[in-house]
Amino acid sequence: MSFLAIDIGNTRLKWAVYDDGAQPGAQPLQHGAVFLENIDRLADEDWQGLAPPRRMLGSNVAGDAVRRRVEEQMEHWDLTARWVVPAPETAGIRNGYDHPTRLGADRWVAVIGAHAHARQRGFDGPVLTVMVGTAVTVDALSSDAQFLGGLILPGHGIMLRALEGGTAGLRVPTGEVRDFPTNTSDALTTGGTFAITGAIERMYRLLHQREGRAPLLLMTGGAGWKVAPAVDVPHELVEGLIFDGLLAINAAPRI
Ligand SMILES: Nc1ncnc2c1ncn2[C@@H]1O[C@H](COP(=O)(O)OP(=O)(O)O)[C@@H](O)[C@H]1O
Ligand SMILES: CC(C)(COP(=O)(O)O)[C@@H](O)C(=O)NCCC(=O)O
Ligand SMILES: [K+]
Repeated sequence: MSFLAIDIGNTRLKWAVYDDGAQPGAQPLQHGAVFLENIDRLADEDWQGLAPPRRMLGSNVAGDAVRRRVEEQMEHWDLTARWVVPAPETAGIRNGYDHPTRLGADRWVAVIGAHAHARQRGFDGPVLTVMVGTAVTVDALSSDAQFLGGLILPGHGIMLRALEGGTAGLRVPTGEVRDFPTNTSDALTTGGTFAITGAIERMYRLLHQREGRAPLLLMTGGAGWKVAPAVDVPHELVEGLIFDGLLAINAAPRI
């Protein structure tokens, strides 16, 4: 008996299978990732031979058409598709968004996963959740489990494509992160990285000031490992924060 967790972002679908009843932080039995252009082959490829999961829960920010295509891939299992819709309160966390349902499901789930991590290690202060995927999000949770709000900014790829498309002289190879870049490649790479890390550090400072306590900063997402080394405040890279949030919601009394 197993639980299938699915995280559909704007670039890739990530999936993981757990033992029924697994808690946040558990190791998946199996996991994988596919680019969205390949999701119609999940049943025939990645999920071929997978023991039929008993339950599933997903987060999707790629739209209804993508969700339906993924549901088609699960049709051969006797499974009710369940997708997270951000609510005013989930798993003991209150959602401070003006319109709670308009918050990205991935952001809500990641904040819930980050809260579970904090509690598991006995930390009861504020938590800053950073996801570096197609876009970058930086989301603040207060010490008393209120989601205060957060930022959305372009990911590195989108920033570079915008600059390439809007200028004549910025089509250059990827560079390095440098303190004082002296060529176009390094200037672009450092600019993108500092835009992201600068936003993270500013939110960290704001949350610290508001709560009077240093936040726990957890980073996740496909490109988190690229950005983390340049972040100047204490932080941790947690690979499956969304999966941990899905496990927490699945284990909570009701969604
Ligand atoms: N091995 C990799 N495969 C795919 N994307 C990667 C990889 N390593 C880093 N990335 C970066 O991570 C981003 C995708 O991360 P992901 O968390 O899957 O995004 P999303 O949740 O928005 O689909 C891409 O924009 C890419 O720049
Ligand atoms: C901000 C996002 C595009 C991030 O998507 P991702 O980078 O994970 O593909 C997604 O969370 C989203 O569509 N959010 C809805 C708008 C909001 O959160 O306010
Ligand atoms: K994501």
